[in-house]
Amino acid sequence: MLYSHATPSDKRATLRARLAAGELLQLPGAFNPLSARLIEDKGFDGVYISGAVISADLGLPDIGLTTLTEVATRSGQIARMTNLPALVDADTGFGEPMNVARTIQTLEDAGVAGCHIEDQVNPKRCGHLDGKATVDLETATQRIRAAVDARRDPNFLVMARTDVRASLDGPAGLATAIDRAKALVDAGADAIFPEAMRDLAEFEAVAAAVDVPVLANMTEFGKSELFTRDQLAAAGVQIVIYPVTLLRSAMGAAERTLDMIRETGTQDGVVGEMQTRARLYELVDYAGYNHFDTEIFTYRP
Ligand SMILES: C[C@](O)(C(=O)O)[C@H](CC(=O)O)C(=O)O
Repeated sequence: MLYSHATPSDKRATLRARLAAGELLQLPGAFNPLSARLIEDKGFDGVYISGAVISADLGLPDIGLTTLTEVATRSGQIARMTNLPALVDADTGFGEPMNVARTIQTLEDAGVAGCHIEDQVNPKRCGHLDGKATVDLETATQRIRAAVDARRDPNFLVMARTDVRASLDGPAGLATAIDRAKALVDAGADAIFPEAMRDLAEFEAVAAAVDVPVLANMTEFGKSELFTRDQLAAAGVQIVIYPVTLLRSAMGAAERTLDMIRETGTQDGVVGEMQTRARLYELVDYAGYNHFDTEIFTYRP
């Protein structure tokens, strides 16, 4: 039964309780509401809503061109179609600390369970690219304080992301990231997202330095190696996101299908790899509607 019954506050409370119990939670990125249904059906712990994916979906680079309204609308569409908690990428918070406050309340209203705010300057860039700049520590902590003060549901998870690691090579980069992480926790952050960690030891060092959950970004083709759930759990990580993984997989499959139609004149050779009509209908579950019912549909709760 996929039809969504959990309320936003239920989802936030569940997320909080599972993190407090020390569990490791895996959140694949949902590129649309339907993929969130699939993530839930496969038994994952939550869904991630990626800024890179929302931007790419609109054909835009991930440099903060999307507006709060666009991000909140898409997040709401995804969050309401699943019983799982959804965590959304709020980039730099869409402006000054005052804007961050409004961002938090708008995302709460969209029904998500939490979000992360990062310390990059505007325009921001993908965390795994070189040449990023970050704001000073005072500005970074102000963003988090504004976020924490603005939330109305105390269970809404405010995560602080720091991007300092990618801009500083060597041990100095890690040390600066750890100092920032501690200051962001002091400012009220409920979790830390240390972006672009190079290896497991770096995740371990951050997790040991703070007493809140640490998030690992397992994005492909980036600066971090792809570690397993068990490796990350052993390093003390509690939230693992796979932000662009499903979009990349789906687009990879779409390219192969388009090539096949161009080359052979039909998609027949790839039908075996496609999601079937019956499986699609299973995921598109709403109010007990049965697509294969031959009777005219009347509402049957
Ligand atoms: C996590 C991230 O911010 C996202 O938008 O999903 C990106 C992911 C990516 O571009 O691979 C990031 O900056 O890491």
